[in-house]
Amino acid sequence: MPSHRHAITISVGVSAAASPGPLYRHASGDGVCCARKKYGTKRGGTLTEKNDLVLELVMTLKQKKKDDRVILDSVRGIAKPGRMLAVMGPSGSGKSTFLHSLAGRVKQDKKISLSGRRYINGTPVTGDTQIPAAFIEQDVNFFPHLTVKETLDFRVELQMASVLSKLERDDLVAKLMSDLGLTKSANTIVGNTKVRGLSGGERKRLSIACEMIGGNSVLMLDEPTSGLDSYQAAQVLGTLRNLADQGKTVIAVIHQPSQHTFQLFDDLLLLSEGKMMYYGEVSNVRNYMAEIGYEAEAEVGTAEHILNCISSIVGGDADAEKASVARIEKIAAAADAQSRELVALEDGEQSDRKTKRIVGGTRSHPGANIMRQFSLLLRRSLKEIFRGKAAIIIKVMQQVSLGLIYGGIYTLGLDQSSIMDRFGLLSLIMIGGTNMAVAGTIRAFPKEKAIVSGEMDIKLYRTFPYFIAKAVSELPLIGVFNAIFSSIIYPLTNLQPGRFKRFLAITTGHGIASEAFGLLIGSISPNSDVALALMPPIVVLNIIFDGKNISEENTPWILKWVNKVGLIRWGFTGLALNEFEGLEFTAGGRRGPLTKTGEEALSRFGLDGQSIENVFTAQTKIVAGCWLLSYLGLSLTKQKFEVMAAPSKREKE
Ligand SMILES: Nc1ncnc2c1ncn2[C@@H]1O[C@H](COP(=O)(O)OP(=O)(O)OP(=O)(O)O)[C@@H](O)[C@H]1O
Repeated sequence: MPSHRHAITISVGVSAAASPGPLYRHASGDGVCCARKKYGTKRGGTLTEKNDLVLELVMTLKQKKKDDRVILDSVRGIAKPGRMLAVMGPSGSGKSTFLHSLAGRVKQDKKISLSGRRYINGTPVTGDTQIPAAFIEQDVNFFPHLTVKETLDFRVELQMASVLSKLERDDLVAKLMSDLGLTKSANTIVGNTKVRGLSGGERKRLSIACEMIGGNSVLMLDEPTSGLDSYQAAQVLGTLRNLADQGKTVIAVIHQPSQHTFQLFDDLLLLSEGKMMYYGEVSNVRNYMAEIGYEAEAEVGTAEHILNCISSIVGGDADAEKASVARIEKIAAAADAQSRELVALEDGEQSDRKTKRIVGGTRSHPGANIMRQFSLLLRRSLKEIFRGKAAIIIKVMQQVSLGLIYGGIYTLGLDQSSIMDRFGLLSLIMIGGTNMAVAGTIRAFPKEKAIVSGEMDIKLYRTFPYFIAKAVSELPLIGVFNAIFSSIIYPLTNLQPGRFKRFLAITTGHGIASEAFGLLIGSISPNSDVALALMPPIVVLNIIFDGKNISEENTPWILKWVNKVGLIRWGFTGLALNEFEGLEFTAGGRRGPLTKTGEEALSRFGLDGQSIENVFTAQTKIVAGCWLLSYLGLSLTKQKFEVMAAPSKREKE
């Protein structure tokens, strides 16, 4: 595994309030910051100035029409190789924002402005550049039907194919599984809330393994123990401890750790209401708090005590609330004084360093070529689809029951009343097929989109091969489901003999077009709620313009285009042509003008000028249009991150 050791010195957050200066180093010039010298180092690697990663960050949330609200204010610290830094604080104190700002992963938002400085090994990291770190979000989703090994193989193939041989890649996967304690679960599927698979802790460890493939020496984790029981939390943190002992730099946002897990950390950055409350060694925080007047009772654990000290009391007793505000201010002032022991680098030295900018921690392009990306993505998608047995069984049952319902109700003869029945049945087949295909895709795709967006963010692959692989992988099951439905409904309803193959081709084309349509809605929608909300009006429009509910002449001009791209309309036209051409009707069954042939019936619905070829062409165009727009939708809705501006003069004062 390629590895570059990065010591990280973090000096985070300077608000509009006073700040000691842009960069910090160790007063004696020995590469060890004052805080660390004062509190000593027990574990892990050494910090040299060369290896410093210094971060200085100012994040201001600008709320329009309101005063600026400072989310992070004068927060600094140092993260070092071989050590684990805990970022702790009450809920809403800014822990997650801190970690995302540090990593360069604050989501773009017009209402906020982000400014500050980050340095890696003394070199400034600018703009929206992400620090070369493995970043593990709180909730990581995986393709649930892939095993641990398959998940890692997929990532390693994509990321390392150009730099490692097959043997080396296999070794890397084996090492990752061993380092993260996943070897025993290598062939277990990952699972999710619905599909039984890995435990929560194992899933967290898998997400760490995935992010470590590139050999990043820095790990940033947003609440790696959230949702885990104490045993699993201890296992995850134990794994991180091992990684730190191997020389990694670990920074983790952590909530109320037990005494045991708290002691696994070396350093601590405490935050409250966006302000720094303590930065230093975990082993000294208890004494430190006592020194500034907040001694813990013997029976109270350190983590519990410090969180009590820095939590404000809101509501209820006004005196208690006031006292808690004063207490937090006092602790913040002491932390500020403590951090001032860090000495600002000379201006000249800074400008020298600015000449070497870090241009990006993540690769600017994927490791595998586009064909390899496509074949890996296709294989993954097919595995995921065909292993989802429960979903397949449900869909087969849906097709069978729908076929039986139609077959049980319609028995088509050749009298006059059968003309309306035929049109009705064919229209219903199209409406039902559209609804099922679109709804199925809409429900499933946003979840997948969340996974692939993350993968595309780290440039694992490009949108184009993903998209083509996704679309192609859906085709076999569309064909199978449609064949099941068609072979039930066709004989049961007495549709015209000898036309089954074309019926199958038209309904399959319609199924593919409907899936493509669902994919489009899913791609442009931020989540499945929006996608599901968009579906009814769009499907209703399709039904209105299905070719028999409103005539072309009476269609409002603004909606004439819907008529041309109407999914249901083209499917219905195709089925009607296929069914009616060549039929001859008898006189009985209904009063009114006699319709003798299928061609006459088609003409009554304005379908006489159409051909099956037109239908296939229109379906192909709809599919191509939807795929293209979905591709654009996916490309354009990619997550963008806030650019970190340099602190303003006011902020630097
Ligand atoms: N982009 C943003 N827009 C508006 N408010 C924001 C934004 N980012 C962060 N905040 C606010 O900043 C504060 C800190 O949020 P953050 O999620 O960092 O806290 P936290 O300490 O991680 O909380 P928790 O432990 O509950 O997850 C919150 O009040 C949050 O609403």
